[in-house]
Amino acid sequence: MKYTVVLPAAGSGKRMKAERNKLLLELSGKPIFIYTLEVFDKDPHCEGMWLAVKEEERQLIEDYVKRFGIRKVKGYATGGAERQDSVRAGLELAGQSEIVLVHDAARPFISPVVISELVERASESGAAIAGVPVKDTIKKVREAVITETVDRAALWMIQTPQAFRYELLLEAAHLAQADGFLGTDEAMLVEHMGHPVQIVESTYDNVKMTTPDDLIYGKAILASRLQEEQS
Ligand SMILES: Nc1ccn([C@@H]2O[C@H](COP(=O)(O)OP(=O)(O)OP(=O)(O)O)[C@@H](O)[C@H]2O)c(=O)n1
Ligand SMILES: C[C@](O)(CO)[C@H](O)COP(=O)(O)O
Repeated sequence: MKYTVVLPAAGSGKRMKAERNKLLLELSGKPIFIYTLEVFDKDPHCEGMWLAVKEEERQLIEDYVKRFGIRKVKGYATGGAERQDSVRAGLELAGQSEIVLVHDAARPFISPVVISELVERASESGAAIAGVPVKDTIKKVREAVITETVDRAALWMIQTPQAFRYELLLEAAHLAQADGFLGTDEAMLVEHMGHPVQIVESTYDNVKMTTPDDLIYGKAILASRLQEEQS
């Protein structure tokens, strides 16, 4: 089934502590966000991508998109103060499609198999998001003292892509804006409407490039994938 993608790329990358937008940092000579766009650009089911970017970075990002031959970027929205604002701006620019995915431009290692499963599940249920089961023991802490060990059997680490029927997500985004409701992912906005959201098991290497150590992990993933391709 065909789908479109909105990619928030207008963050400040504070936790990366880099001199520039972390998405522009290079792994093996290619900016992080280009790896992300390439996955969707190669997918025949992807009908188009819309990026939410900082106005002052738009030309630079457009130049990279052209230089690396990305064909399916259809437009650029101006990002907002919060990730949620950037996603809403991208959604409104992208316009109607049956299924829309929201994917962090900072997650370059998304699997095409997971994308396909998300699109299928969202077309059936309206909402499906990527995640992986928690592997560590999770505890609640107050003032450096453990207050509770949480039963991890029901805990998942949530990622993107997050896939939705377009009208559902747009309605959720507008309701959240009207209610002053702030969510850290799109699923929270749909949950806020009381609509069920399904989980699709993703891969642990679908990591969000957030802190400097993630760059090290990212380089290791790239090296591993290159070795697989050559073997
Ligand atoms: N106002 C914002 C904040 C984030 N993002 C995007 O949302 C994705 C996930 O956000 P995150 O990893 O938190 O990026 P930053 O907000 O840039 O990181 P930090 O919190 O460390 O500043 C990134 O691709 C980022 O560019 C965005 O488009 N608009
Ligand atoms: C959407 C997300 O990637 C799901 O894990 C995450 O919530 C983004 O959080 P961030 O602080 O905006 O990176």
